[in-house]
Amino acid sequence: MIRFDNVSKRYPGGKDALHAVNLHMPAGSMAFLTGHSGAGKSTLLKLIALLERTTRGQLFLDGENLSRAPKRRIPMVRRKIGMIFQNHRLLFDRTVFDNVALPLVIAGHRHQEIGRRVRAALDKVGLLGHERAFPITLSGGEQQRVGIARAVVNKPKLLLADEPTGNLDPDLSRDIMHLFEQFNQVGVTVLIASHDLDLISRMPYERLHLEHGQLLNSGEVAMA
Ligand SMILES: Nc1ncnc2c1ncn2[C@@H]1O[C@H](COP(=O)(O)OP(=O)(O)OP(=O)(O)O)[C@@H](O)[C@H]1O
Repeated sequence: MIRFDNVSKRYPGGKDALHAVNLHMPAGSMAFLTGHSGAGKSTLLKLIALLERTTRGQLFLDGENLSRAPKRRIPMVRRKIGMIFQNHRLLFDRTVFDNVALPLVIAGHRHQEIGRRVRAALDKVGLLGHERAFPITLSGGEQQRVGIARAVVNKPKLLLADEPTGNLDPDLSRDIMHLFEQFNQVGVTVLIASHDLDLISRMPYERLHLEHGQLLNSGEVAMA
């Protein structure tokens, strides 16, 4: 699903944020991405989502060479990916329904289809019945679940999460990780950047560890 061949990323005026990274995640696998602040975790996820472009090396998603992908391919590539952020980036002046529906509206789905898919996504994250609520009225854990529902509403093959439990207490963090496991169990490939070593160490998934832009282990992820 994801392959990095000697990928480096240098931001303008900086040093390499990622240096010669080799990585392979087969379809349906799940892994954690760890490393100190500034190690390059977010950069690695952004390269996959084409939010940033590689400087050197080749990056493949689902067999497609993203390093060569023209700009017009970006929307199609992003449709394969659900992204989840620490601060969930919800629109606070829109209802839960509208937040989750956004990727479907952008993709031009029909009204009825949107309603059906939004309710299915909210059901998966345990928030059915909250469609009309505004995010501000929800707890931090519930807001993160809305972010996850929005990420999965398009049925992506790949979920990328950047510190998804950063603001949550241990119980809620465990629940969120369990949700990711459930998506993985139905075939979605999942890559989660996280600082929460305590939680990660209790889960049976491989850890890809970055230090100063370099991957310290082999980068070959096996199926759990
Ligand atoms: N847009 C940018 N322009 C210039 N430098 C950047 C940019 N984004 C990140 N960097 C630099 O690239 C390096 C890697 O940053 P990145 O955000 O990927 O690390 P991280 O491991 O996700 O850190 P954190 O855990 O703090 O989020 C850092 O040195 C950072 O300062």
